[in-house]
Formats: sequence, structure tokens, C-alpha cells
Amino acid sequence: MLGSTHALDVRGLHKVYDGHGRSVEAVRDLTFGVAPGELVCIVGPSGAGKTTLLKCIAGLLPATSGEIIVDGRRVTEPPAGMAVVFQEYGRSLFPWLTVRENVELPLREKKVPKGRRAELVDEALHAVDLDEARSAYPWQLSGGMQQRVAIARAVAYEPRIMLMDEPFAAVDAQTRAELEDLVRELWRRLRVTIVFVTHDIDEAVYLGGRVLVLSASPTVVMDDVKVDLPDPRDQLSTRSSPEFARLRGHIFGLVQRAKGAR
Ligand SMILES: Nc1ncnc2c1ncn2[C@@H]1O[C@H](COP(=O)(O)OP(=O)(O)OP(=O)(O)O)[C@@H](O)[C@H]1O
Repeated sequence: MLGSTHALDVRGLHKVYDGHGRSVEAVRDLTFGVAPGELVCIVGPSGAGKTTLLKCIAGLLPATSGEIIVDGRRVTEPPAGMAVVFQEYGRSLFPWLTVRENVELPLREKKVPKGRRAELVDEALHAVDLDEARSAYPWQLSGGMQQRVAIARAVAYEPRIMLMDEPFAAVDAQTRAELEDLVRELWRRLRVTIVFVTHDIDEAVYLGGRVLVLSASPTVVMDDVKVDLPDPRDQLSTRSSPEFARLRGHIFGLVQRAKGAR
């Protein structure tokens, strides 16, 4: 175990993609920590390396240099207590498995006993309001419902840390607002640490307790913005508060500067 009070530590992360005679420095030098139970959003211009960062944290991609520590252990493979939700719910769910089977699959791999598996699946589907859809196949559901299945699958796994990579980019605005509130509610209830990547500055401010703003590639942390908006948050009153407007203005300015510097 490496000494840290953080659930996640990214230390001097540097990532260069090499291949086909081409070398791309995606991440120059990222250092930040996330405390247990924090909900941290990450924004930055397109191509800033947000997905690269999440893949390194998830142990799916090796760092060129620097290190990532999750729960006191250096990441060299996918960490045990981690779940990931990607944007492409269509591709992350298995079409030949029912909703219930999709949610259950990682629990089988985790060797959770059958009775407990059924409990966890039921609880997770209930939490995302999909009790009725348990026997359906993913392709029979709307995009928003499929993304709720992906969230249920992550939640059922009882992760200590959840990574979310633009999970709502492909759903309509109304569904997106509902899913944002669902994530806040699950986060408050389960006390899970969440790292949430989004293009959407308003979404980052609405969801996060902190927003990390990344520069354009090669990437560094431009700013680490504390979001002191009261809890519980509400789509109408929170988003129309002066503090919300101030934060989004500040972060918008930073992202514009990052784009300009590219
Ligand atoms: N497999 C790869 N091989 C080579 N270069 C890559 C690879 N994956 C990403 N890159 C490059 O690394 C940089 C960062 O990409 P990444 O997808 O991490 O950014 P992002 O911030 O998630 O982008 P977006 O916001 O558009 O989704 C980009 O310049 C991209 O072209």
C-alpha cells in the first residue's frame, strides 16, 4: 500500500501514443487527487486527453510515465473496486442478454454468490427505475433506458470508485437532466467516489463538487475549481442561481483560453 488519504491519485501522468510512425503526446503532465466520496468533473477542449486519462485510471492503457494510485495501490491492470460507464451504451451492453443478465454479468465474474447476485441486481434496477424492464433486451429500450442499464450494472458491482466518460452525450436534453439527477442521487446514497468526464460545462458545474479544467493537448490541469453550490441540487433553482452563473462563466473562459492556446 502506498501512503495517501485519497481514493485516487494521478501523479505526473504522461501519455504518448506511439505507432504507425506517428507519435502523439496526448497528456503532458497531470497531477491531482480525489478524496473518497468526492464527485469530481473533468472538462477540457476536444482532444485534451480526457478519455486517455480515464483509460489510464481504469488500467486499460499503460502510462508512458507517472503513476496512478487507486485505493493505495499502483494501477497496472483494471482495479478491483472500479466500475466504468462509457458514452456508447449501445456498444457496452450485450444485445443477446436481457437487462437483468447484463447487470448480473460482472457479478458472476466477481464470483458473487447467486442469492446475493439477485439481490444486487434487483436493488440496482430499482435504483434506476427499471424494475419493469428486467426481462427486456437492450435493443428494445430507448437510449436513456439503455444508459440507465449501464449505470445499474456499475452500481450493482458496488464499486468504490466509478469513472464516467461522457455518459449522457448521446441522449436528449430531458433524459440527460433526469440522468444527471440520478447520478447525484446515487452518489449521495452510495457515497461512491465519482470521476465524471463531460464536454458540457453546465453539466460539470451542476454535478460536481469540484471541476478540473484541462488544457488543450498536450494536457495539464489549468484550474481546479471548487463548486460550493448547496445540496440537494435542483435543475431549475441551482442552474438559475448567481453562483452557478459565476462558475460556468469562469470555467467557460478557461476552456476558451485553452482552445485559443492550442
Ligand atoms: N489510440 C490512439 N492512437 C493515437 N493517438 C490517439 C489515440 N487515442 C487518442 N489519441 C490522440 O490523443 C489525443 C487525446 O485524445 P482523447 O480521446 O483522450 O481526448 P478527449 O479529450 O477525450 O477528446 P474528446 O473530448 O473529443 O472526446 C488526441 O490528439 C487523439 O488524437
